[in-house]
Amino acid sequence: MDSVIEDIRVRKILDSRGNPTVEVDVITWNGFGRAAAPSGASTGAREVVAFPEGGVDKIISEVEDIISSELIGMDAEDLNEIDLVLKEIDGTENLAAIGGNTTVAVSMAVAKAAASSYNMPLYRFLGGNIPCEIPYPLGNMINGGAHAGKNAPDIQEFLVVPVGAETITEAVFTNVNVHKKIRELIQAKDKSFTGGKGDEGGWAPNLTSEEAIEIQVKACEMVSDETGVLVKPSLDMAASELWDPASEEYVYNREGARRSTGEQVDFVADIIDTYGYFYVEDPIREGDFAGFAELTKKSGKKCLICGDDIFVTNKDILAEGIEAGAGNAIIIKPNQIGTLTDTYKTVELAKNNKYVPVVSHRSGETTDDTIAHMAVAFSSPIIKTGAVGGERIAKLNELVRIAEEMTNPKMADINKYR
Ligand SMILES: C=C(OP(=O)(O)O)C(=O)O
Ligand SMILES: [Mg+2]
Repeated sequence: MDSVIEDIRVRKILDSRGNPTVEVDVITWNGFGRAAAPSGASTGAREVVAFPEGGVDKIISEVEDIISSELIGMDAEDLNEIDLVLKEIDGTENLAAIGGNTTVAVSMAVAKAAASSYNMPLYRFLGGNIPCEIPYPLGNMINGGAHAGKNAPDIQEFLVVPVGAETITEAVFTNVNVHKKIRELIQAKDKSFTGGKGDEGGWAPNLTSEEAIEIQVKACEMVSDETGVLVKPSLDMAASELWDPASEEYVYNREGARRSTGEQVDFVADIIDTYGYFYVEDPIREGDFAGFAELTKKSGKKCLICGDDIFVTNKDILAEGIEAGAGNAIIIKPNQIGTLTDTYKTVELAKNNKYVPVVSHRSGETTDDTIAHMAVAFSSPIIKTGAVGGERIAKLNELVRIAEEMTNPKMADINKYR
């Protein structure tokens, strides 16, 4: 009774790139939930469709009525049932009619409304009383590729993980120390650097990828020495964006390099060995399970090899990857698959097969903090959600609050991955 849905509101709001997205309010007899959908710039080809052609404006006038007429009167606690109804309303395989961003915002708002109906935080409602582990923040330091301007590095994201941090507060402040140090190091190398940033709050410098790697690694070492908290470098190569299907090569325009798949595998394996990388995401293009598996065989014992565009949070595609031995970690982005319950199914499959689930933001975000709760509820040992910027700190600060609320919070056991 407490969680019966009484009303639903859908509105158009801004995301962090200034693009429109949807926000949904769900009102139950005794609760309220609000959630908004993010959006990607370097999207995987097999993600569900974010919005039908025409974008948010195409659906905004009708979708509230359509969804309300089906969901009002249902119990918000029945997350599975609600998500099935949302998929039925859409009626397509890839959520192309009302958009996966619409379904995911409703799905998350319903879960939040159900939690609120029973005066519970979302992470407890979804995860029960057992989860007490806080994920490590994988923070963006330097942005390139599709997330930054023309002269920025070809590699999309230079990230760090404060593996030695003992609390979430220590972890998030260690990441911003590295972020500040990197600015100093960029400025020392390029006097004309204006402090410009990319979509996820990392610096967007006029540097090649190799120069950015050197600065990133140096900053990790300096901050580790200064603070005593060990920080490890990581990357998201977003390799599908580098892949040229015509020549079948990875093209690094900024540095004028081209690499075959074999050369790309060796290049990445070498970076991992030389600099002790903790995590590398999408080192190989989507669709190439064999290339991904080759790198995993070479480097998977010393580094997390994580699939984003290749798996798109889809359990059937992840199952193909598991079969092929492609990767040992998976990015979890709820709007790639369109509902909370389908997101959970992918997390379960990953965990059952020893793939590390990494709950993640998108490059276009809002101040919605749902993924912070999901990461805790799903016992995801790592959360990828930037380091600075209002839409990024919304999640990080929520993790600080969640840890404060727990009687016995512990950081996730990340050392088993290094
Ligand atoms: C967060 C990412 O970018 P986007 O949201 O643009 O896919 C990513 O590639 O991991
Ligand atoms: Mg990625």
